[in-house]
This record gives sequence, C-alpha cells and structure tokens, in this order.
Amino acid sequence: MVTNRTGLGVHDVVVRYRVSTQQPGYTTPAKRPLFSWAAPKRPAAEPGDGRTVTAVDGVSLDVAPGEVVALLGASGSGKSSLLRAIAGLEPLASGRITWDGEDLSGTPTHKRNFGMMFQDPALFPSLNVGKNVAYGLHKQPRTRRAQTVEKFLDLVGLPSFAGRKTTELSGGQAQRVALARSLAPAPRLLLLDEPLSALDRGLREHMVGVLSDVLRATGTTAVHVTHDQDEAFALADRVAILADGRLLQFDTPENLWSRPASAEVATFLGYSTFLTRTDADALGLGHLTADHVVALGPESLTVDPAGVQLRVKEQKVRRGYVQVTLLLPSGAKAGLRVPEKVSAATVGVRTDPDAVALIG
Ligand SMILES: Nc1ncnc2c1ncn2[C@@H]1O[C@H](COP(=O)(O)OP(=O)(O)OP(=O)(O)O)[C@@H](O)[C@H]1O
Repeated sequence: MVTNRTGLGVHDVVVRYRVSTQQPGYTTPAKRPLFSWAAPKRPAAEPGDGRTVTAVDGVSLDVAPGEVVALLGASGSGKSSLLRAIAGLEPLASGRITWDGEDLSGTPTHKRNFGMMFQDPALFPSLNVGKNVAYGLHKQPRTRRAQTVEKFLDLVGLPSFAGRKTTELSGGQAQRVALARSLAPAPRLLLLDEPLSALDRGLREHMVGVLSDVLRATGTTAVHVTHDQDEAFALADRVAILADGRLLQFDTPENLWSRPASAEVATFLGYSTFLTRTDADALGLGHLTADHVVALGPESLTVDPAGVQLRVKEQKVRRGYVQVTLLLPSGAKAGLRVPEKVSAATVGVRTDPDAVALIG
C-alpha cells in the first residue's frame, strides 16, 4: 500500500495583528526618546487609528510524522503566533497550513485532531487526576478509557495518581498530568507552548528528559515552542530559529551548531568571536577562512601549554568553571573555559577545528 504521510506543512505563512495605538506600551513618534532616531519612521498615528504588526513573516517548514520540531527564538520573535496559526487559533494573512498535503484552512481547531499543552497546566480542579486524563476520551468505552488513563499516567511516571486531587500536585506533577491528558486521545500532532518555562531549572531539566522519552515512546509528532536553547537542542530532531517573525534557519541541532547559516544565527547560539584572517591564521584556522566566516564558541579553545600564547584580559567565576577572556592578535576577545583561575598573564591555547562554527 502506498502511504502519503507527509505530516505538517507550513507554507509561506504570514500572521498579522491589528493593534491600536491606544494599547499600553506604544509610544507615538513624538514621544520616542531621542536615541531612537535610527529606528524606521512610522506614520504618525492618532489614537484609535489601527496599524498592523507582522508577527510571522512568510515562514515555511515541514514536520515529518514522528518528528519533534522546536520553534526557538527570543521573546516576540513570533513562536507562539506560528504555533497558534498551526492550531487554527490565528487567521493567516497569507500562506497555508497542511496535514499530509491537505489544506486545513477549512478545518476548525477542534477538528484538526491536534493536542495542545501550555505553560499553565490548566487542569480541571473539580476533577481528579484520572478524570483529567480521561477528559478527551469520551468516545472510548469505560473499561478501555480506564486502561488508557492508566497507560498514560504510567508513561509520565505517575502510576498511582489517578485518584489524587489536582490541587495536591507539585508543579512538575501537574505538568506530567497535563502531558498525559494531551497525549491520551492520540492527537496526530502535539503543540507545546513553553510548557516547562514556569518550572525551576532543576525540575525543568528533569522534565525535558521526561517529555523527550514520552514523545519518543509514543511516536508523537510535535512542535515545541521555547526560548531555551538547551531545551530545544535536547528535545528536537530539528530546530527552527525565528527572529522578528522570520525563519532564520531550520536544521538539526548538530548542523545548527556547527554550520549556522548566518552571523545572526551564530550570535543567537552564543558564538561571540568572528575571526579575522590574522586571528584565524594565528589559531591555525586560516585555511577555513577562504570559504567561510569562522566563529569561536564557548568551548572552541582548550588549554595547551605548547599552543599559541594569548594574553588574559579578565576572568569570571561561573557555576562549575572559570570564564577567561583572552585577547587575540587583532585585539578581539575570545572565551576560554577552565576549571580554576589561571595565574599567568598569558595562556597557551589550541583550537579544535570541529568545535568552531563555519558560517556560509
Ligand atoms: N494579540 C496580539 N495583538 C497584537 N500584537 C500581538 C498579539 N500577539 C502577539 N503580538 C505581537 O506579535 C509579535 C510576536 O509575538 P509572539 O507572542 O508570537 O512571540 P513569541 O516569540 O511567542 O514571544 P514570547 O516568547 O515572549 O511568548 C510580537 O511583536 C507581539 O508583540
């Protein structure tokens, strides 16, 4: 049998909002501070006039069946707007959303068979844990429903919680119940909007593992919105990086890290030093600059007493390491991580060609 399962398609999607100049936060041109002179001029707007914000600007991507894709970007980059457009919660100014090639424009949100999970677990407080998980299973016969609830509570690591009140759960447990509830009806796509961002760091790292295991175990196709790079890289098969509504790059975590498509992507990922030819030559990377811009990341340099000697500019103690700032021959700064503060004025370093980014 020939199957035609292509999963989710996002084709040239544009999402625009009409915003009123009366909204808090909007500053009319006359009131803008002087230093904003370089910003593009907007036409003067009277209170009550409408203007539009383009939140998603011609984004195209695909999510294959069983694939987990992360939408990663800074606040305001358009991640949630794109997710809401996929869900059918935001109208498209242009473009198309498809599932297995079929246009979903005529399919309302509740008929798309997409599950959603948000930062707020939004459990029903009047229902116990089991009934929350059973919420989308009304079409299943009672005995099967109980088995499904048990199976998904098991999967999220809460096997004996069905009878518990939702008000007695910790934040992490509540998110696990929300995950079980959104997966139990077997949605063809799960949309996750920063579901872990309200949890503290330790719990968030743990929950990334839980989420990853559960999505893989159930073969769930998912789109996960986050502004946390570690979370995106740990969870996703491919990551879409957004800025100002535009898709900057859509690739595997490995490719994004080693071959960012632009300096903008490299900077976003934490590459801070873009080598001049002189600096690249000094570090033994000159041959790479013929075809690429070479960028150093946080771990591109390692200590090697026999390597090139660089002057120490400053040192800062971080969680579990010391961040040393070194000066390259051109005077540009480069970072080095060491376990303890260095006492000498210079450090010998070596560069691992596999640990630098090649741009372009
Ligand atoms: N309902 C709305 N009305 C007007 N403008 C909106 C609305 N929702 C979002 N925007 C604007 O659209 C742009 C993208 O917002 P969006 O919430 O999609 O970004 P985001 O990347 O999800 O941000 P965050 O990580 O802060 O949630 C922003 O400029 C935002 O101010």
